[in-house]
Amino acid sequence: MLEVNDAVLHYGAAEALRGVSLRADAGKITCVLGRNGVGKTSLMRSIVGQHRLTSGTVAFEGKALDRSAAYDRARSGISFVPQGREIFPLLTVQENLETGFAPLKRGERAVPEHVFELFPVLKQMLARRGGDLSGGQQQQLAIGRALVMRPKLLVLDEPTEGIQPSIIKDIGRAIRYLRDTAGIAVLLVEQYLDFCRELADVVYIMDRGRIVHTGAAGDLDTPEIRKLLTV
Ligand SMILES: Nc1ncnc2c1ncn2[C@@H]1O[C@H](COP(=O)(O)OP(=O)(O)OP(=O)(O)O)[C@@H](O)[C@H]1O
Repeated sequence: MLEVNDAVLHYGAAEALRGVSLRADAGKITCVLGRNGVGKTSLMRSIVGQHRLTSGTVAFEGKALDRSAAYDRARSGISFVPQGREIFPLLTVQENLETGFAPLKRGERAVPEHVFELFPVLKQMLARRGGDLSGGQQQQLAIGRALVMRPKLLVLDEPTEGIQPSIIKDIGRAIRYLRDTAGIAVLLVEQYLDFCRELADVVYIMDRGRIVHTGAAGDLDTPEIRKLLTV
């Protein structure tokens, strides 16, 4: 479904991605792990169209995306839940969800019922301002908003960061549901190894702008891998 091939990205003279290749398939959870600053966010932002690669390709459902803007990528079915959530603090929960309507045709502009089934708290808080929600509730709102776009590929950048354990469980359950019932391709960036191990079908580990390990989630418990993930 998503194929990244030999992606190189520069910020001025600094090379953030040094030839990264990965794929994410429908009905699978693909996890990218790595320490701070190894290039995970740069990779995700390149996939969703917020950064332009220096070289290399991103293809989605067999079509090259390299020339398409973030808006067009959203229309083709790629939704992004950014690190730090980026919800609108002064808009209500309902209005935040409706910002997800932008890439949809008029007839499709409704919040899918599974958003409220996965995150019932959003239904209870529809009239509250986004900024009044707890961090965990804001994360659920950010995922809900991404689902409003009816994605085929959902890209999540560190959804567990700063979130309490009970909400991490709800988010994990939601991600599994999206894989198993909705058949979505989920691409997940994490630093939290256990969350990734419980969920992922395929794991990539990054270090200094490169993929240094690819494998199944069950293979992560080796000293070499622990070393790659500890500061
Ligand atoms: N806009 C930018 N301009 C210049 N350098 C940047 C920019 N964004 C990131 N970098 C640098 O690129 C490298 C990769 O950063 P990136 O945010 O992709 O890593 P990360 O693995 O997602 O880290 P984190 O877990 O902290 O988000 C880092 O050295 C970072 O300082």
